[in-house]
Amino acid sequence: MTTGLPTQISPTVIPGSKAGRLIVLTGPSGVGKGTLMQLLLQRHPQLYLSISVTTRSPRPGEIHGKHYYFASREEFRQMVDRGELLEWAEFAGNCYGTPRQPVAEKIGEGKTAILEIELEGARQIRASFPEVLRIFILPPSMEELEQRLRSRGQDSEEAIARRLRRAQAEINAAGEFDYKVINDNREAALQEIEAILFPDSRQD
Ligand SMILES: Nc1nc2c(ncn2[C@@H]2O[C@H](COP(=O)(O)OP(=O)(O)O)[C@@H](O)[C@H]2O)c(=O)[nH]1
Ligand SMILES: Nc1ncnc2c1ncn2[C@@H]1O[C@H](COP(=O)(O)OP(=O)(O)O)[C@@H](O)[C@H]1O
Repeated sequence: MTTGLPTQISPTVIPGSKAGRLIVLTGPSGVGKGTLMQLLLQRHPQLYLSISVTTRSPRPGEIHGKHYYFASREEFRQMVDRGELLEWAEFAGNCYGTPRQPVAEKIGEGKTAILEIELEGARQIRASFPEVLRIFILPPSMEELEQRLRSRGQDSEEAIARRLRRAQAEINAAGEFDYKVINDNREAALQEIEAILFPDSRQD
């Protein structure tokens, strides 16, 4: 399990229908990706948000199969070996990956699938699925990012420090993305994302 090399998505498109879209949302930990995605899904329940597999321990309130599929390192390695993950990466000492099957299914049904993943995974997806639309969420400032990580109250000091170290490297790569959205005012950021996803009031 030394590489997260991408493999093809190969959606089976239902005859007579058009393939759906794949959207990747990336940004430093604590910038508000999860918050924005939950609000987006409330407003557009037809969107499909991929549920990742992770070796990280559940946070209080996190539910297996809803927020993540929680797996051991060994289980994760087996999924990688069997080619079940569309992409995967290590982040702050844990592995995270996108199960291939549900994403391929939703795209095959003509739906829009969204992956909320970190930078290395976003790069892998770009290599294997060039049509992907990639959005990077930026914080208003590094101070505000740190403040949000702390106020979330979910991570240890060490985990926060690791996330902040990684944050700067991720922000430096924001130029690789198709769109950049600053999450200062939540509602304004959400509206920007909606304008990207539904430019001509397309709702699928
Ligand atoms: N490559 C990849 N990254 C993921 C996946 N799922 C989550 N991530 C990213 O892993 C990082 C850490 O996630 P998490 O531990 O939930 O922390 P949080 O984002 O700070 O709430 C975030 O940048 C997520 O976007 C995945 O399936 N693949
Ligand atoms: N626009 C915003 N303004 C202020 N706080 C925000 C905003 N968006 C999210 N937050 C808060 O920041 C913290 C981190 O958000 P979260 O969605 O968990 O980030 P991520 O999923 O990117 O790690 C949470 O406490 C959330 O309520």
